[in-house]
Amino acid sequence: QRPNKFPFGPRGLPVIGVAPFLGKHPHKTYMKWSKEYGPILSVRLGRNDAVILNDYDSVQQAFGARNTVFSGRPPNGFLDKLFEGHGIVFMDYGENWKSQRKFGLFTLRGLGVGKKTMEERVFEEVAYFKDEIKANNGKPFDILTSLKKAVSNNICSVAYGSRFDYNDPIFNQLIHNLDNIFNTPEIISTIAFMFLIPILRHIPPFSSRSKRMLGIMDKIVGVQKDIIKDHQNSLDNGNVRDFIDAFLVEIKNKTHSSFTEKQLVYYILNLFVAGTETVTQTVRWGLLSLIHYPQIQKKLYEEIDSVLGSDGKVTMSHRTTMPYVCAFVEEILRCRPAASIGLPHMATDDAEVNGFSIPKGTQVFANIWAVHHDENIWDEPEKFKPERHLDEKGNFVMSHRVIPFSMGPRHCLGEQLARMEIFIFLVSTLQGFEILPDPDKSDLPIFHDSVPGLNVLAFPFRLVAKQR
Ligand code: HEM
Repeated sequence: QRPNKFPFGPRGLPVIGVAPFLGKHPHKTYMKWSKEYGPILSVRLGRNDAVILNDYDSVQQAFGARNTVFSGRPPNGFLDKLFEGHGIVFMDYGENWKSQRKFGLFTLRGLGVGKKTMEERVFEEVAYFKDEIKANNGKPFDILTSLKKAVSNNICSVAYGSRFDYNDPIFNQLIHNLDNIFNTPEIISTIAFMFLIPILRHIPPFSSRSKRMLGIMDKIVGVQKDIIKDHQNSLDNGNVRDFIDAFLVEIKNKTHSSFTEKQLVYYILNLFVAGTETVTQTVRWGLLSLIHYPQIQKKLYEEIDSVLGSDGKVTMSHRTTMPYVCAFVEEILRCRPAASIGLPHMATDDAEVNGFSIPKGTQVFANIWAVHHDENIWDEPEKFKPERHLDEKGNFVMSHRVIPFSMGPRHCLGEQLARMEIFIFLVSTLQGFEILPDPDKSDLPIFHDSVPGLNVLAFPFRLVAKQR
């Protein structure tokens, strides 16, 4: 039963709701519908109603600081099968989630995230990454795999206590499996639909793809289990080496019933997947933008060279002296937010947003894409313009309306790490290389469209990294 003041929106067809009308990019379709029905839009996803928040004010009201009524996660048959009801990302709001989240933040910080220790690790990883780039000798190549390995190693060093060699067979298997999900267009586009309408996983062609995905996930989970077993065999309570050790100590000390071995498996799986794909895709969009906008690349070099020279070591403190780089990063995050509609939230009680009633149990999404492309806020939102984040004196102005990590109690757990990685990776790479288009192609790679689905992924492309 919908209350009187329930938001308006299209209902679609019986059983499947609006599924056939979502198009290649559901976030763009929601944005289009919101112009007709209003920024707080309701749609029928399968047999359930969902509310989509399409402007900053409604997202801020619903998810903003201290408001926990929308911090739930809805039950989702597809995701429950994938993560067996464990991990932090899809855990419902409550005491278990609170203790897992607190542990996660505390442990990441203890392991150096947000501090110099982590900066050092990221910096070291970039050095390996740059060697990989150099090995292409200025020839056109696809940077995706090397970049993914490098980014992934940052989370590996925190979660597993060490980085992998780029030729390590286990590591290559992990990366290959991730690619089989995130870089296989037919899988990534069907995930979007199963994520929104879980019942579809029983219907062809979704059923076979869901099965394939579960098989890949099993392999990734198997690797996590092996790594955990090694840690159990060498655990020393007095010398916590990494995230896994810290978690094993919590299990041993029985601090909270939510600390179990199965929870550990899926927690580190969540960190590994969430921490690898999003940052990789963001940096990749950044490099792709440079191919399209050489004048932006030139400005970036000028600033980086004037602050660091050709071999100075970048740290996060350089952000204050590199306003143009900061504006560039902010514009990548605005223009190509890796998670276009974030993750599903759920009302844990009857609630209101801007006068609309949202009953307990309703799924609620923040359409981050729509917030970042709102014409009422952004001048020519489709255009890539780092300058929009600078004031008239050239100072960087961070906008609270750029929300790639979502907002409120459930916002991204890895935001600090992600920001550090993106900044250090881009600055260090540009210090060493000029990014150019593939000379064998007559057209530039696509920048103004993305692979169908909810993750904003660039289509495959090759680039030339010319040593500076
Ligand atoms: C550019 C990089 C990233 C982007 C754009 C991003 C974006 C997001 C978004 C939109 C959410 C959903 C928040 C919500 O439910 O409202 C999220 C959640 C999450 N992210 Fe990230 N993320 C990034 C990097 C990372 C990294 C590096 C990690 C790993 C340390 C990470 C771990 C997580 C976790 C564990 C959650 C679930 C939090 C919870 O449910 O309490 N993310 N992220």
